[in-house]
Amino acid sequence: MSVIRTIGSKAASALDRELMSPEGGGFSIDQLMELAGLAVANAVYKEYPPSKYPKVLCAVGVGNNGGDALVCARHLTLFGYKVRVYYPLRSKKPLFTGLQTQLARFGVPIVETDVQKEFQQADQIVDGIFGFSFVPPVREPFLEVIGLLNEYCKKIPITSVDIPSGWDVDEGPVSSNFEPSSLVSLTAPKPCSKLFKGTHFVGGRFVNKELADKWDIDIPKYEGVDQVVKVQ
Ligand SMILES: NC(=O)C1=CN([C@@H]2O[C@H](COP(=O)(O)OP(=O)(O)OC[C@H]3O[C@@H](n4cnc5c(N)ncnc54)[C@H](OP(=O)(O)O)[C@@H]3O)[C@@H](O)[C@H]2O)[C@H](O)CC1
Ligand SMILES: [K+]
Repeated sequence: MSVIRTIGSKAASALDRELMSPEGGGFSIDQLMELAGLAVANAVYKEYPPSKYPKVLCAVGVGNNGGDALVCARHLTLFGYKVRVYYPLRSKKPLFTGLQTQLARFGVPIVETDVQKEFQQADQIVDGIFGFSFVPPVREPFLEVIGLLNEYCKKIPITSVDIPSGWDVDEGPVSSNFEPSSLVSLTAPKPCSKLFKGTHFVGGRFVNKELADKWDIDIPKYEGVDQVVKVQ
């Protein structure tokens, strides 16, 4: 178990809002998402390099956790992976349509169907289905992909963005047997990560010491240009 402090689901979204307020962190959501997605791509490259696991499926949900995975998909493509995106419920918000256009320009296929076939063909998966706003139980159209994550975590590496999808943010895997091989907690680990046994990274270099002290979280020791720190 990692020794780094955790932040609960309500506090995590309040901190997120503070990071984006003009008198708080001063960031825009686009910036935070770009850094978050880059951090996840960094972790994937460190753990599951393209020489060994070239074909990546990014599973993308409807919220910002999915947005992080869309950004990650673009960076992984630039890092030399062959990336495909499963995105069953596409957001029409400009931030998200922009991310989809960027992927199209880099030749990354985005599909909405045949998720079973997509899983079969992948060497590894990035799980960006649900983040810290997930409230159980899982609803359509995500039941199939959550079932597949559950099945494939025993077969191939899966890196979860912020939260293993389907886990209760504070309680953990209450109604799920999904155990990804890697987790990239953004800003700070959420309480469910205490029950996570795999490789644990923290990423998202957006908090200064003042904010970290205010929210009772740790800033891990990032090395040089690294976007993630392995804490377990
Ligand atoms: N500072 C940071 O750490 C940053 C984190 N980022 C990422 O943002 C997510 C949180 O994003 P948010 O949009 O708040 O929420 P989610 O991505 O978790 O998903 C919300 C959508 O999921 C739907 N939902 C919720 N529960 C269910 C369910 N049981 N079944 C189906 N669908 C569900 C929900 O739908 P509603 O109808 O309930 O509204 C939402 O549509 C965080 O985890 C990080 O990954 C930022 O990108 C950057 C800063
Ligand atoms: K996730």
